[in-house]
Amino acid sequence: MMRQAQIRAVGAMSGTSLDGVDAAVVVTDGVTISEFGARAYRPYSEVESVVLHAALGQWQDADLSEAADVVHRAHIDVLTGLDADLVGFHGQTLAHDPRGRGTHQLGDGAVLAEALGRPVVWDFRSADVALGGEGAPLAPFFHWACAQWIGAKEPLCFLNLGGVGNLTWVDPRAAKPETPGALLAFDTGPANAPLNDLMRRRRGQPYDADGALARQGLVEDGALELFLGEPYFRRMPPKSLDRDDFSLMLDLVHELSDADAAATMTAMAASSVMVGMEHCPKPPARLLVTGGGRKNPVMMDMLRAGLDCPVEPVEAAGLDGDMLEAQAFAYLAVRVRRGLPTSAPGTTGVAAPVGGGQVSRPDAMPAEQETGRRAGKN
Ligand SMILES: Nc1ncnc2c1ncn2[C@@H]1O[C@H](COP(=O)(O)OP(=O)(O)OP(=O)(O)O)[C@@H](O)[C@H]1O
Ligand SMILES: CC(=O)N[C@H]1[C@@H]2OC[C@@H](O2)[C@@H](O)[C@@H]1O[C@H](C)C(=O)O
Repeated sequence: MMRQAQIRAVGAMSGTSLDGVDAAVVVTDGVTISEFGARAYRPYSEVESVVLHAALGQWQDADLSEAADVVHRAHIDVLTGLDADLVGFHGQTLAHDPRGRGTHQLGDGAVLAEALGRPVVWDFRSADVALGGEGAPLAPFFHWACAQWIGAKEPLCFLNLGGVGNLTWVDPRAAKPETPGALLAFDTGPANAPLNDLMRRRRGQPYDADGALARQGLVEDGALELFLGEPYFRRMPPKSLDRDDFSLMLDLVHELSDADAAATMTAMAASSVMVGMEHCPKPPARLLVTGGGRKNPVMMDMLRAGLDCPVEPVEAAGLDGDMLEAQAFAYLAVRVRRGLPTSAPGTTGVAAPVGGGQVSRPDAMPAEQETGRRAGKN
């Protein structure tokens, strides 16, 4: 079989925590990872963060020019310094309602393509939603590639503990990510977003650093039980969430002390993963955790206490837990460029494998030159 040329792509992700933009380079043919490259992070300033928070929940019909400027500026800043031939631009999710109004990632790939002078793949989620899928999570195809990269031989799980949690069960023996049975993925529940909101409101802090507050508190079992009674947890995957779908969590801990509220919300995040793990087709050999929640030892200890498999940060397998989602959108950009699917029935519930994303090129760049600079060398 002819070997496909490798493309040096950079992915950029601004997640639901609204703390900043991660960007990371991956060299890949869209199937196999050949190299991980440079990475960068551009935090949102306090003012930018306020603008983005104010835009949460808004759809494409709203006037969001100020928030769009924030998103564009931050991405141009972080991407300018990274050498790559193709950009994967996720955008800032403001609203996600796949069965209703759709999904909304703020940011225009054409603006970035012009500013960066490079082709930009963006709007990754809407084709999947239009075809009946959840439009999320999309990292699972990359998780399959990561499982190959680390030489996994048995099924394993990846868990992203970002603002929202998402879990991917991967069978690395599958020849392709779109092979039926290769992947099962879904959003587990809220992870850090409601806990961050609690910390901001009650303590004026952005998050519960190292789980220090939760460690001092006691989990309120009644609140935890009410939370786990939510119908979402009984729904079969694939399934996905909006950032604020579980804002009821704040009501459930309303009367608790700050420490007990933090402990209970941390337990809610961990327990929703434990409940979600019951959906795995086979027990995984290990659970590799990515996203900021892996740095919360209280959340990690709760997971370890509740699960039968080893629970480790992805660094234990040589991966980069701060950048995995950004790397995912570099990988997915190359798949879009190659016309390969980016989601499948097992990852988003879409009826058949589908390739999302659209490509914007700088005005001065004809399509055939798109990745010519480097592709010609390989
Ligand atoms: N040292 C730490 N202790 C506790 N929590 C932490 C620590 N570092 C990061 N976090 C948590 O992780 C969050 C950031 O996680 P991450 O960057 O994975 O989110 P995201 O990419 O915005 O989310 P998503 O994957 O949902 O889009 C912070 O807002 C905080 O809640
Ligand atoms: C609609 C949307 O932006 N969803 C995000 C969010 O953040 C985590 C979880 O919810 C996941 O479904 C997804 O992001 C990851 C990167 C994904 O698509 O795989």
